[in-house]
Amino acid sequence: METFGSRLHRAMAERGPLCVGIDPHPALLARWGLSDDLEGLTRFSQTVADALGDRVAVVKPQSAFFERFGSRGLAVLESIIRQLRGAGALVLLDVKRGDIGSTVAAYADAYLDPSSPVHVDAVTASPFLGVGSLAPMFDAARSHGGGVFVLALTSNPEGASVQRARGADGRTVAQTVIDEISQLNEGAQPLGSFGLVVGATIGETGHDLSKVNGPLLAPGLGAQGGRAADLRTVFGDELSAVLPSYSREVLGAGPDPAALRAAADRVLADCRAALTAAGQ
Ligand SMILES: O=c1ccn([C@@H]2O[C@H](COP(=O)(O)O)[C@@H](O)[C@H]2O)c(=O)[nH]1
Repeated sequence: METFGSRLHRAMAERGPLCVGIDPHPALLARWGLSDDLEGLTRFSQTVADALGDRVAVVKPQSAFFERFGSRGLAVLESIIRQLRGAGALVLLDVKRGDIGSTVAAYADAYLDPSSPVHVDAVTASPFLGVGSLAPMFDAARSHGGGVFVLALTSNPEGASVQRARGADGRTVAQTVIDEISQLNEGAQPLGSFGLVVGATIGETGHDLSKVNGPLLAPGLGAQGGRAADLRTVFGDELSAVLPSYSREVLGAGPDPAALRAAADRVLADCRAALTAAGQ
């Protein structure tokens, strides 16, 4: 079975290094002339999936905006996931799950087992209970060709006080996460299936990302103030597996599908220029 890392590597080569989020904020629904209800959620998500599912490498639905509408919102999410995967996009569900291992096993069943209605290509996970507690997700990802992106250095300003705290061995919490994920990816070709989330807003990381050998998801671009050019500052020489991620910056161009596509093309060109200018 082809690994997630391999599938992602190919998708980024064929479609370009870009992830677009589906974040149906109430303010965006209003801006699109849609109601803040199930119908608005459905039309918004379908419009984005129709416009971008066949051209963007990775689409990242933000689960929270679907969960707002309860079980009917989750049904919309399931249908959008099917549509996006059918159009050839890899679906990264942003759910940031984490718990004790026995519960993480249930999350792994939910998101990474192909028999689940909410099965996706990859999920985001929180390491706050220890990277080791996520082992059932890593095992499921290996068994089913899925991926897991673990939070390391997040794009929000509040993250630093926890992520940059130092443990007894002098390493920061984030570096410990980075090192443990790097071990999981050791020897993987062409790219490991275990990724890290490193915000595009954080400036020089001061962390060693050189051994990760897995994808580096970079949210925080656009609406949170990060610019494509910042990717070079944040990631230094480790640009080859950076996956820039935009939500509101692209979504704000809708609801016209052509305008959504143009916005995605524009940010992809900006990111390519930033990544290429550094010799990639
Ligand atoms: O460090 C992180 C981790 C995840 N996110 C998520 O990405 C999008 C960002 O949306 P924008 O509209 O592009 O700001 C959103 O779903 C966040 O929950 C993040 O921003 N930072």
